[in-house]
Amino acid sequence: MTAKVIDGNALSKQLRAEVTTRAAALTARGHQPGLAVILVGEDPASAVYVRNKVKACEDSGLLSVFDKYEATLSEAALLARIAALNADPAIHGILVQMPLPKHIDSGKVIEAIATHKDVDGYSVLSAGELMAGLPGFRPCTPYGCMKLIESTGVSLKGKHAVVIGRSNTVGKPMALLLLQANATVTVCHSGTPDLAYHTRQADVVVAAVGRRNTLTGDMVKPGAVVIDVGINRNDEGKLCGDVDFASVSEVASHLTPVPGGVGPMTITMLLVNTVEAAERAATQADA
Ligand SMILES: Nc1nc(=O)c2c([nH]1)NC[C@@H]1CN(c3ccc(C(=O)N[C@@H](CCC(=O)O)C(=O)O)cc3)C=[N+]21
Repeated sequence: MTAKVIDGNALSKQLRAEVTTRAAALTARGHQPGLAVILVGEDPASAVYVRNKVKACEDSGLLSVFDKYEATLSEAALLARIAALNADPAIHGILVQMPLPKHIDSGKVIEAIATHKDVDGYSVLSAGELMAGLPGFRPCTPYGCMKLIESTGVSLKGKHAVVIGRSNTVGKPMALLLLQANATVTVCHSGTPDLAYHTRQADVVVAAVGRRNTLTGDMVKPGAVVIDVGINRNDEGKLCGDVDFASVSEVASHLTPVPGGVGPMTITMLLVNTVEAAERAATQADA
C-alpha cells in the first residue's frame, strides 16, 4: 500500500478562502479583523514562522500589526505592550511567538493576554475551556491536525488514537480534541517503555515529539492515519518531521508530509481563531 498524502497546503487554501470571505464581511461592517504578532529576539526559525503568519493575514484581508523587539526587551515592557493591545479595539487576536528569551516569564506573558484575544489558545482559561468542552480558542496546531484528520473522511468515533508527546501546546490539547471526537486515546511520551506496542494498535497516530524517525513503518498498523507534527532538520539540513515518511507511507492509509502538512494548517487555524474573535467583537459592538 502507498499512503495518500494529506495535503496541508491544499486544505489551508480551502479554509483560508472561507476566512477571506468572513474577513471581507466584517470589514464591510467596519470591523476588519486584526492580529498582533510579537517577536522578541533573533531566532531565525521564529522569524520565518512569524513572517508566514503576517503574510497569511495580508493574503486573507486581515490587518496585521507586527512588533519586533530586541532580545534584551524587559518583561515589564512586553507586559505593557500587551496591555495596550488588549485595550486596542482594532486588534482581535494577540500572538506572542514562543520561545521567549530566558529572562521573560512566558507563563506570565500568556496570562497577560486578554482571554477573548488569546487566539493561540495557550492561556490557562483557554485550556480549561477545552478541558470542559466549552466554547473557546483551541490551540492552532492540534486544531489543524483535527481538520487534517477530518479531511481524510475517516471517522474517529470508536477508533484508537495514539498521541506521541504531552506538551501543553500540542500533545495534551490534541488528546482532548480526539477524546471529544469520541476516539479512545492513548498518550505516549519519553517515559513510555515500549512505544511501538502502543502505536501498532493505533488507527490514528499523531507524532509531536521533536525527534526525527520517532515513528517508522514497522511501528504502524496497516491502514492507519498518521499526522506528523514534528519540525526537525536531517543531516543534510532539510526540514523533516518525526515520522520516517518513506517507510510509513508503505503501511499507512493517509499521511501528512513535512513541510506542507501540519505547518500551514497551524497558521490557517490562527486566522480562523482571529476571524472568530473579530466576529464576536463585532456582534457585541453592534448590539
Ligand atoms: N505563540 C506561538 N504560537 C505558535 O503557533 C507557534 C509558536 N509560538 N512558536 C513556534 C511554533 C511553530 N509554528 C509553526 C507555524 C508554521 C509552520 C510552517 O508554516 N511550516 C511550513 C514550512 C516552513 C519552513 O519552510 O520552515 C510547513 O510545514 O510547510 C511551522 C511552525 C508555530 N508555532
